[in-house]
Amino acid sequence: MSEQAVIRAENLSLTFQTNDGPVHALKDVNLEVQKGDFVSFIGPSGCGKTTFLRVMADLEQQTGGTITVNGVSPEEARKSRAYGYVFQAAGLYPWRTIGGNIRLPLEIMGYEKSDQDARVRKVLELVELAGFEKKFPWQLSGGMQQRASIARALAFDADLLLMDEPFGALDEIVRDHLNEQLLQLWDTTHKTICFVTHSIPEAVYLSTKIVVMSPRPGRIADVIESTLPRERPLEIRDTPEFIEIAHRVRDGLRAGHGDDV
Ligand SMILES: Nc1ncnc2c1ncn2[C@@H]1O[C@H](COP(=O)(O)OP(=O)(O)OP(=O)(O)O)[C@@H](O)[C@H]1O
Repeated sequence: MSEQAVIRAENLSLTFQTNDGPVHALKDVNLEVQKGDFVSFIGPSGCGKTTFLRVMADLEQQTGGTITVNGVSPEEARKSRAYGYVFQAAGLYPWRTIGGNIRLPLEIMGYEKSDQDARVRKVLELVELAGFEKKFPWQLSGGMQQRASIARALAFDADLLLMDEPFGALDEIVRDHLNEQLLQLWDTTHKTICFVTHSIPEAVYLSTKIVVMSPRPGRIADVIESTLPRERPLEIRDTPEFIEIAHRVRDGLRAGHGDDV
């Protein structure tokens, strides 16, 4: 295993103790994510995708095995602001403007006011929301709100972005557009991205590496290294190479889940 891994999980397990008995959310998961990777996690509902991301973010603690983020524990990584986290719902505070929402973590972290202003401006440009700083969340479309929440996660310049199904609730056209924008952003900022999705095309379009997970207990069924070029117009989805990778993901999902995918 290489020294520079951003995420390194070894025999990672997490069992939740519930009133109905133990739930094995993750079992013996081994994975390395390298700097600059765009890794998608795909698998049926309940296979542990969110749990895995939450362990990386120090929002859950594993019950077995080890995990490091930038070579240190998730707790140390969180304290050194190693990652930005984007949730399923945009989660913007309705009483704060878009700028105010992006500014909030910077205020909590004690950034200087002038630094806050510069960072808010920069990330709004990155997600193509320049000029929307003074609007309130309800004045923006769902896609724009999700972009604002990505801007918030980018504001303190973490090298790692953890994204939990950020575009799941959006219609397909908006989602296509945001996928394109996210790829451009990844390309220009050289971030490492861990991205949870239910969509095979989304996983194949975005990723350098696709992690196929299977449930009960949550395990990794397959890890697919993408052979697609870094430059990816949306039309790439019609190419034989893309379709072949999508087939392999589907096969991995089937193998891990019997017939009910
Ligand atoms: N806090 C918790 N307490 C008990 N069980 C939990 C808890 N969080 C998750 N689980 C269980 O762990 C398993 C994995 O859940 P997780 O949310 O990680 O799955 P997922 O793959 O992200 O699902 P989805 O695609 O539906 O979001 C599920 O069986 C879930 O019910």
